[in-house]
Amino acid sequence: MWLKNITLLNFKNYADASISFSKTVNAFVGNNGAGKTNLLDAIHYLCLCKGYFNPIDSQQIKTAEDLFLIQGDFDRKEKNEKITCGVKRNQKKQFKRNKKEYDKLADHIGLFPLVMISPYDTNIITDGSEERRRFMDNVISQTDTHYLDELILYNRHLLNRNALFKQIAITRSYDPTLLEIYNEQLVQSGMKIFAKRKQFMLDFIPLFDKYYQFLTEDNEQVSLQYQSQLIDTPFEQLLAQSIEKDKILERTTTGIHKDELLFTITGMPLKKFGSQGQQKSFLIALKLAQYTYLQEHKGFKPLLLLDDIFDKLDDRRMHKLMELVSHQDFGQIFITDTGRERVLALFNKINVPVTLFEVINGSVNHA
Ligand SMILES: Nc1ncnc2c1ncn2[C@@H]1O[C@H](COP(=O)(O)OP(=O)(O)OP(=O)(O)O)[C@@H](O)[C@H]1O
Repeated sequence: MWLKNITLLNFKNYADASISFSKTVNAFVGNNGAGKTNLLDAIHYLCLCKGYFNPIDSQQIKTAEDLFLIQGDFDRKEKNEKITCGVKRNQKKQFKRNKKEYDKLADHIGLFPLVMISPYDTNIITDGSEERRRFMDNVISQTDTHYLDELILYNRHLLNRNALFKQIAITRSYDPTLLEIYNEQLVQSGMKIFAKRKQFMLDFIPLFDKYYQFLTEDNEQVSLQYQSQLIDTPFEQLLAQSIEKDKILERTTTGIHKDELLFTITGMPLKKFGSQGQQKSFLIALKLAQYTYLQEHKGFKPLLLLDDIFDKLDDRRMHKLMELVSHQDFGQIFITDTGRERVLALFNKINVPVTLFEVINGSVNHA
């Protein structure tokens, strides 16, 4: 799959822009704040119905304007697909595929798979477990249309069960049948999510290992591990065991909402013991594994967006990465960088043609 062109109207710092892309490597170069990342974000929006960096739609509209429009033509399985997205302040966003509006946005997710690698991804390592679950959930949702629905259902059951514990704290009594129903609902959907996450991690971890070893030439021992309370104990049993604790804390303290991805380097937590470059390499390996996982499940190549990728990677890793994504199984690529000469020199060295776009204060020129 590849994106042939994009048109923006009042999107972030772009008043009006139309760009035609190359099927292989596209690089946006320009000064800080020029609007390079905004272009990647517009592509992300078209593919996944939201910005990568900021979930609030109205903040993507150009200051002092009332609406933004993004339109793009994709080549997907050798068919042209026109995707249009419009957001007006205080109104529901509109998303159309070949002029037909979607009934629900979730139907669009996964049709145009995409992987973004950005400096902001460090929160996957540094923030709480929620970020790591979000990463895992995002990948699975792009390949499994029922997964997102199941997650929504689980969270609804969790809210109900938590509300019951808050009620118990006030009234000091409860209806055991109601708790039994809530437990059953939670177990049913929790087990489905657990099975999908477990299978996903089985497929995903070898891909991750392969990319990390490639990038670092086997020099560093890292590991990625899926942790869930459900691995050792059936969910019903966990709920029964934690009932007194749940009553005291007035919420459900066990379940798949406590799942974690454990990142280590030479047996120690990556967050505390990994250098910035090692953390970045870890994140890149995670994202490249995501790319391959999506490709294997979709049967075609996702888009790969690399935002400010060269920062913090040493020359050797940078060359290895660019050689990998340009020569092997990766399709259309979008890169941002402040250094025009650096991009040209790098791709020249690995003998890969690159289509360069110069970005200056919200306007783009084919360089
Ligand atoms: N809703 C908006 N309306 C107008 N301008 C916006 C809006 N949102 C962001 N911007 C502007 O977009 C610019 C940032 O663009 P972007 O993040 O794409 O820069 P960049 O070229 O990637 O820079 P860097 O090299 O620093 O990463 C800022 O000047 C910011 O003020």
